[in-house]
Amino acid sequence: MKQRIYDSRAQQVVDFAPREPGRVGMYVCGPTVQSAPHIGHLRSALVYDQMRRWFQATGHDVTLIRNVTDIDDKILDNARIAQGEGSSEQWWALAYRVEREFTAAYDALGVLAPTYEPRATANIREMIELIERLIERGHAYRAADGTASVYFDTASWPDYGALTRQRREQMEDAADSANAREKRNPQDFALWKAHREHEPESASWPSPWGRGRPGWHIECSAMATRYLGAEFDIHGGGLDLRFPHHENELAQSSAAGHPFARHWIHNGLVNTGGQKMSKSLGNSLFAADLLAAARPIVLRYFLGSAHYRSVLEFSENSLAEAAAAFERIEGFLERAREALRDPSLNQVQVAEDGRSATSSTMYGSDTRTFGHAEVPEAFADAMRDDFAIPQALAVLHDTVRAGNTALDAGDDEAASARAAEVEAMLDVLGINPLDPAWRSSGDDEAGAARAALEALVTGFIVDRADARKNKDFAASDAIRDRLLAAGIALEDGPNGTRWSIV
Ligand SMILES: Nc1ncnc2c1ncn2[C@@H]1O[C@H](COP(=O)(O)OP(=O)(O)OP(=O)(O)O)[C@@H](O)[C@H]1O
Ligand SMILES: [Zn+2]
Repeated sequence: MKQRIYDSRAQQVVDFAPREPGRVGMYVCGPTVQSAPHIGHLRSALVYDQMRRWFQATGHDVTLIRNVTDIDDKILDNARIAQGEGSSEQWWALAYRVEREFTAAYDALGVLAPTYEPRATANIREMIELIERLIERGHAYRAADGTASVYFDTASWPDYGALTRQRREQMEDAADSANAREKRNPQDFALWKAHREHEPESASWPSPWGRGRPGWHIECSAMATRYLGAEFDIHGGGLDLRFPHHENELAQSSAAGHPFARHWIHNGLVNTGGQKMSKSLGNSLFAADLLAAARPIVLRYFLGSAHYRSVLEFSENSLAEAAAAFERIEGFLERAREALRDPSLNQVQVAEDGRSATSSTMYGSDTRTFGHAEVPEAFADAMRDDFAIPQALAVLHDTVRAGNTALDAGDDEAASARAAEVEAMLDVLGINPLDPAWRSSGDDEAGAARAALEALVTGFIVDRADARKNKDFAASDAIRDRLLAAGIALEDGPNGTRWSIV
């Protein structure tokens, strides 16, 4: 089966073949860093992380660009409002602080860092060049009143509306103009915004038209082209960005002569109480609060469990259901680990000098716990079918059930094969609880406790070997008894001392 994706522009599921075999170029609209991330923002980043991981798992070299919009009306407004209330924070400090909050939330959720994360303020030259090109080609004009503002001339581009299949005359007016008289048509949108008296100097850049700053839409066109070229495979973002943001990106990039994105994809929104979760609506569940209240890996499972195009309705109930489902998977892995425990594990070898010990444990290794397996074909088919994660998860849960049945029957071979498949699927989805990435995030408390136990027991075994070397058998027996009293048995063998919980 070929990879298929729903192309928002074609409004249907189409075959996906990258421009260059084996390489996928993706641009995803990142956040406007104006205030703390909510879980809608996390879902958006997460669905593209899932796609990226899948493309990588199927042998593609993925370049994922996700921008940071760090100059925008809302950032300037928020800084100004806070300053009015006594804050000394500058707009750029606010943007950077919020950017770090986004990064921390992405990291906590296991969203891999994009290949590159360009900031709008670091790409002003590319934006100016693109605007110059549009003026030269007759698709942009300077504001009628002689300010430095520049607008896209929607009437000059017959394809305006191609992405959302709208006729220009029926479209909403662009919301970004301070002065309607500057524009030829109400749909024309700002490419360059003239510096205004009340705005800080630091929020403006020189341009051929005078000091100012870029409009939001031109930022993404310029950054996508700079890092992915004039034509690339996939452009993504939340469904709320289809119009006007993506419509405008498409118009200005095509009018500049760039083929631009071959496919457009849009993630569904996170709603709460039937409404889009949004900063402006004040109904946001902040990422940091939820990450503190729920296990991050469970939150990732939850936010990534719906089809990426569907609405995800957030409620305490749906999160609790997701937690229960995820714990069934974890429960199986734990059970399998106990049943299929490798006898070479928990073995401590004390070196001749008595000062160093090597212990072979499950921790600190980056190989899979249950060995390598391919994901089941039905799972791969689901992922190839426009990333049908709910179907892929159904295969995962079926495999967990089959694994449990094998364990019940004492069929170690089948149980081990199922466990390896489960782990392979979890790795693709980025939710393998045995992956060291989750342990180091402090998410897996049980894992951290086990690692601590291993360190302590290894220390006792080294001390005991030392005592025996010095023929202090009373001391070595005391150590053994102390461990036994704590429920830990030692067994000496040719490869060292093996310990187990009795
Ligand atoms: N509720 C949501 N559910 C899913 N994705 C969302 C949601 N809100 C924003 N996004 C997506 O997150 C990414 C970054 O969003 P951006 O900072 O532009 O948010 P925004 O739409 O301004 O947010 P808000 O509406 O909260 O002000 C975009 O791709 C956007 O579509
Ligand atoms: Zn964008």
